[in-house]
Amino acid sequence: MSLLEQDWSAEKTRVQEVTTKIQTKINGLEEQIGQVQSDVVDIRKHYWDDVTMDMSTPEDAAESIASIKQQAEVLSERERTHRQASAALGKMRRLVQSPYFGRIDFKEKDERASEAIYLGIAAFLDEQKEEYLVYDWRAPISGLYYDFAPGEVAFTTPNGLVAGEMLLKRQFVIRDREIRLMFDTGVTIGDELLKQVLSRSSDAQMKTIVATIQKEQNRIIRNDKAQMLIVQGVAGSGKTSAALQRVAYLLYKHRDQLSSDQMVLFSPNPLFNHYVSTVLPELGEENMQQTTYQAYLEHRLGDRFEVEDSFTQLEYVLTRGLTPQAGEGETLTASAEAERLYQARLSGIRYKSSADYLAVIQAYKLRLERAGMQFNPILFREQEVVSTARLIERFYSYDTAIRLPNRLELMQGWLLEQIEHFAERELEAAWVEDEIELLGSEDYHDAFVRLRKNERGQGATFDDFDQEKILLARMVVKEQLKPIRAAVKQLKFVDMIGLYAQLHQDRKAAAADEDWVHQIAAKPSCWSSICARTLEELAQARLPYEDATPFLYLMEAVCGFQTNGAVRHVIIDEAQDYSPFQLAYLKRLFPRCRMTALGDLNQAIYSHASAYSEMDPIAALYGPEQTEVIRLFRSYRSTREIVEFTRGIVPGGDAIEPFTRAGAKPLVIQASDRESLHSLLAAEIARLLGEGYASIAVIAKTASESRLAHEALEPQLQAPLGLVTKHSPAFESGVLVIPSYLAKGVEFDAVLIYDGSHHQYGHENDRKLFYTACTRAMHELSIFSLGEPCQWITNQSTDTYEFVVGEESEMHS
Ligand SMILES: Nc1ncnc2c1ncn2[C@@H]1O[C@H](COP(=O)(O)OP(=O)(O)OP(=O)(O)O)[C@@H](O)[C@H]1O
Repeated sequence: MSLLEQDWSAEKTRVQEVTTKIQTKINGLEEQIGQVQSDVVDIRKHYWDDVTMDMSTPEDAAESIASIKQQAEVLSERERTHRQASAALGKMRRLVQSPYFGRIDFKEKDERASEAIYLGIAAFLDEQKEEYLVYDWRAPISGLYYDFAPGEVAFTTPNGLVAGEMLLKRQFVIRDREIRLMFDTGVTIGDELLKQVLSRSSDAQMKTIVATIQKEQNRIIRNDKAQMLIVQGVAGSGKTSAALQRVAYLLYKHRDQLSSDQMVLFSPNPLFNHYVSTVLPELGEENMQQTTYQAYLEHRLGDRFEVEDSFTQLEYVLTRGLTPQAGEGETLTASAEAERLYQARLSGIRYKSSADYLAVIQAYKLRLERAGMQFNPILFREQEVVSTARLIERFYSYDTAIRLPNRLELMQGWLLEQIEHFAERELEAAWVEDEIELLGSEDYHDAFVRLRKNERGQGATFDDFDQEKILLARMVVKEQLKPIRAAVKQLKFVDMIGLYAQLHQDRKAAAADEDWVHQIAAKPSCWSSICARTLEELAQARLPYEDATPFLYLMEAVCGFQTNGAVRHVIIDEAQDYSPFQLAYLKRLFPRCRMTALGDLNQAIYSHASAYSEMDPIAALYGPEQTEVIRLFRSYRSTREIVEFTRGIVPGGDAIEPFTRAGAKPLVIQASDRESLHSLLAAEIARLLGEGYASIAVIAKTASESRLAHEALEPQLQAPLGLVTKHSPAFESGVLVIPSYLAKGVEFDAVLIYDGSHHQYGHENDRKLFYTACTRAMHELSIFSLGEPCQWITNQSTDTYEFVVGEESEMHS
């Protein structure tokens, strides 16, 4: 037998041995769980049988309580055992099919023998021999597998550095308890295996990458030092994947102090939340909390406003506010005016997301400490309980050194007193008598009982007619004033909308104030248009997306910052889409957390300032001492041909390295009219389905273009055609139409760009959106163009794509 054959045979035998032992463990756990389950049922059923209840003397009562407590403890111990055994069983069931994916032979310095370390998604201990048959991929020693080639190596344990030599590094693909592939590898984790993994069809849900984590990704996963870890990685470089394995790693490493509900992932949209939701459970961990920034805004502001979402804003920007081109029935002046308003909104979006605007709000807050607060009067039945003027007077009567939120707290106490006085005055009011008469007999009886209880010991009797009337009046008034008291407790007397509006109103008044003048300097030239629009929206109880974070920040600066100290780790995916303002807000919201921000400036699709811009405001958030930046240049998602094409779309794209997986060059297909565009698309979809691709996406620029594409294509296809909107809860496999901005972060086997023409993507602003859309393709990319293709295609070397004029292609098909 050759060495290779010997190795194969030894490894095959080992897999059989290990899986048999795992199976034995599974059987044992199943038995244990069955037993515990019946114990639990039994204890619940006979809970009271074993408890002796005797309350006759204090001693007996104490004994009875102790006996109940003891029963409860037995029950909770059994339930805990059940939970633990079930979790272990889940892990073993996953492990038994594919117990490990890697092996390293490590000889510690000064030791004579080497040890074979097998790595899997969970550890498996041979309890009899006290030997690990499988190590968890997150164990300290497992780091060697990802970081080193055979040779001199070292790894860190809680007890210090362990040095030695790696004699072998081997990879396996084991499915259904059988070795399907096995090979020894060098520096990187076998390109061959990675090629295989990446050649697979995409899925509606993301997969774990533990078997093929690359060295640079491992730096992200195991980074435990930085308060702020910034990952700047090109499209498809594994940012999201690395972040999810990082969560699993941190949960493992800090399992005594950290739980999954102390980690939060901010996703670009709810669809993405669903897309990544299976990775951690696949690794045997519970999912962390997942949310979107929009959901948070809704949660905080949804009761005051209709808060515009980022996609509606983006749709406005991309469709130029649905402004019709100047044409029949429309004068040029009207069109110019529409364009002016559009440009004004764009500059408002940019300005309101900038650090300059954050500074304006901070200065505004300082100014409010001295003047300018706005209050809602406290009203009851159209009477003023406390007028705005009194509120203002009271607020500014406090020492100016007292912070705004503290002054409001003092105001709260004072207002509750004022409401008490008011209540006393109202006891005799006519409406109170009317209300008393309206009380039903049940209310009356309830009142009687409550009053008896409340007034007990105070000498009052309900028989006394006057007393009775006063007591009932007091009860009625108290009940009616409840909502007002609640509103005071929630600081609703602060006129937040008025305060935010004022920021857009009193430019002159503000200019008289010196701190302010300094800040106003940065305001855009069309500020008055921006103000007019903002005021109009506020008057309709609508909050544009660009105003949502500033509004929230102002609200908190005035009323007190809400913080969440329980969250220890925040992961922000697609961080380039956050403005510096939003990130500053998140930092404040989670004061005790470490942050991992993952982004790619080339995919910054919003018009607002990006936290990943040149000046890297994100790096300034925690300061250089606490910040670490890791850059990823290798793109794993797409074939080499697709990456060679897509990297030409963005400036500096040369730095993007394709992974060596071959495929067809992207196709650029030009159509002369919409009808032929649709039949060309339908033919291409049919071809791709014929190739056996499971997920095919027609990516349109906007939601309105998606609807148009869906309507036109659906009747022409044999297969069902899905339409993804911002309300879709999840991705389905198959063929679908999706707006570019909702395709962020996800991938498809084949991507068809609905219309990559100059008309659609010709602006510099469209470049990143176009890049983002094209980089969603794993295996095939076809760009259709109604008329002349955009310059992001034509500026490139013609070697990078195949150009076909539509009619020709139709002939071929
Ligand atoms: N080490 C790896 N092993 C196997 N697959 C990998 C690895 N790294 C990345 N991939 C695959 O590459 C694809 C892209 O990964 P991912 O979505 O994490 O990248 P990203 O940087 O977040 O992309 P984008 O910014 O374009 O959304 C996924 O299919 C992922 O499974």
